[in-house]
Amino acid sequence: MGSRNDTDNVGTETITALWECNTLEKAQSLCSSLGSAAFPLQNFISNTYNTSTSTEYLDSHNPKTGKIFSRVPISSAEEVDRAVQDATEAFAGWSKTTRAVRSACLGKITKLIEENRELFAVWESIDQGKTLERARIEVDRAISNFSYFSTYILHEENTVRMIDNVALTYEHRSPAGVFALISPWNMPLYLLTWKIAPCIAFGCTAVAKPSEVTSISAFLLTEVFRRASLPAGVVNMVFGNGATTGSALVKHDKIKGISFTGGTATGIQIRKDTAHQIYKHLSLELGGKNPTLIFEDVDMEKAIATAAMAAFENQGEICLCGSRIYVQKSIYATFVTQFTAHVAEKYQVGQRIGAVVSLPHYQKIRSYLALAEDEKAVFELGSLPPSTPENGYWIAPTILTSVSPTSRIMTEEIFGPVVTIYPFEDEAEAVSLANGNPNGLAAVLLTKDGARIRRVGEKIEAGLVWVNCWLVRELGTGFGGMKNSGTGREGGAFSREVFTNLRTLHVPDF
Ligand SMILES: NC(=O)C1=CN([C@@H]2O[C@H](COP(=O)(O)OP(=O)(O)OC[C@H]3O[C@@H](n4cnc5c(N)ncnc54)[C@H](O)[C@@H]3O)[C@@H](O)[C@H]2O)C=CC1
Ligand SMILES: O=C(O)/C=C/C=C(\O)C(=O)O
Repeated sequence: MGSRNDTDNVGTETITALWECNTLEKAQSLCSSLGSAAFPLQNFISNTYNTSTSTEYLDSHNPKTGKIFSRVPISSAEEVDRAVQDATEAFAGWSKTTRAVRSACLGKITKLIEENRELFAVWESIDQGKTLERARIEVDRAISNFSYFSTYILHEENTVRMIDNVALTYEHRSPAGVFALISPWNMPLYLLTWKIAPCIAFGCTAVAKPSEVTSISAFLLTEVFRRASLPAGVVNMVFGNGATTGSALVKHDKIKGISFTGGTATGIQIRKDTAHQIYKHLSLELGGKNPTLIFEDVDMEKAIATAAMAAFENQGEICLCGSRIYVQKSIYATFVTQFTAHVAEKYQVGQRIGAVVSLPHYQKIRSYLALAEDEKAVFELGSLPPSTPENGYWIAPTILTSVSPTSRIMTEEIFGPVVTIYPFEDEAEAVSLANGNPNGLAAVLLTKDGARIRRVGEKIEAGLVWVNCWLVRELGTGFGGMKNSGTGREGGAFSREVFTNLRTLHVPDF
């Protein structure tokens, strides 16, 4: 097992090589020159690249070619412990810094990502499979995550009350401690920074673990922290899988809170693993199987564009995607025809549709499409992709009808470019279909009827309801799910709840 002195220059060399490629052409040419070699990543602990020499590595592939792209260390419990210890030491200082100091630090990080926007977008697109255009949108959101919290902390307010002119009560908040920040592979930089930014803004320190499937943008982010002179140990990045690295991290007794985004099964495991550690703050944002409800009064063209975007953006690999479309019977047939034509024209593979993230994920999506064939669903668009993909993990947008509402296709999260369309009679049936799923993350409601917006919108069991739009975000609003889609909310003051401890002081007259 490596010691604290086993730093080598592998991490620095990899960063330098990646950092020089800030255009798609340069990055692709670097990838081609690698042959069967791959970029080795290293943990970033106390601002130093450092991974034990005995560590095993995972191969991570470029989804658009299927070729090996990076080697991701599976950090052991000892490596995780080292990161947590350093984050704990750093917490002593960072938690006492002023808001102005933390705000300035986040400001520097914002600026550095802004200056390297294309670099991040290019590598995110290569690592995750998403289109470059989509990657740029997500880098912009990473920038907003830091800029939003850099100013939020300067303006936050605490409640002060006077009781009968004799006692003053006031809220006093302190940073909660070292956090485990665990993110998934679908929007790697966007979701990891959605956790790191509030964590350090509110005075906590972090041990972050990106998905082992998409670790590159997290690795590049470490260079931003170094260049921004973020004090050592404030953000530590450990790489690895869930079973070894993630599990050791969430169970560590010095971890005071966990912000996790990922699959529901993993969320359940994390709750079990930490059930005895009552002190841990838990924020879990889990899976969705989100409904899009389309009423007969809609402007058809706009409704089609919104429903298509909600279904197929980022290849359907967003937990907020509307993968169950329900359409009022009177317009059902017209909708199916026009929606299919729209998607066929606007969501072409290799243009607006990228590759899905990995071979196992390709096989997962394919298994649902095989089930659709077995169950005699109608493929309005798309077909069963080959069992062994040859040049990358490409799946065309697929629109299914004649699927039973109880089929696994309509009840389980597929997380790919697959959508079902199903008719409903009236509002009551629409609400019942929408709510007939154990998840409750998001929903889209498409109607021009103002009264219906409230009548239906307020009955939908979802943490986020988008009316005549999708994925419109304001970072101060509560973000998270109901039912099996998670625990807690993040965003603005909700993130403050996650990352701080609250004590209420009662001070009588004296
Ligand atoms: N935001 C969302 O709602 C997401 C949902 N998913 C869903 O989950 C399915 C499985 O995808 P996965 O990549 O396997 O997601 P996952 O939930 O296994 O991975 C998410 C993160 O959790 C980590 N992790 C896994 N097991 C852990 C454990 N026991 N303790 C701590 N950390 C752990 C992973 O290394 C990764 O960083 C997908 O097919 C999709 O349906 C996947 C990604 C995001
Ligand atoms: O915060 C957002 O705007 C989007 C979040 C998306 C996810 O959490 C996800 O797809 O996993």
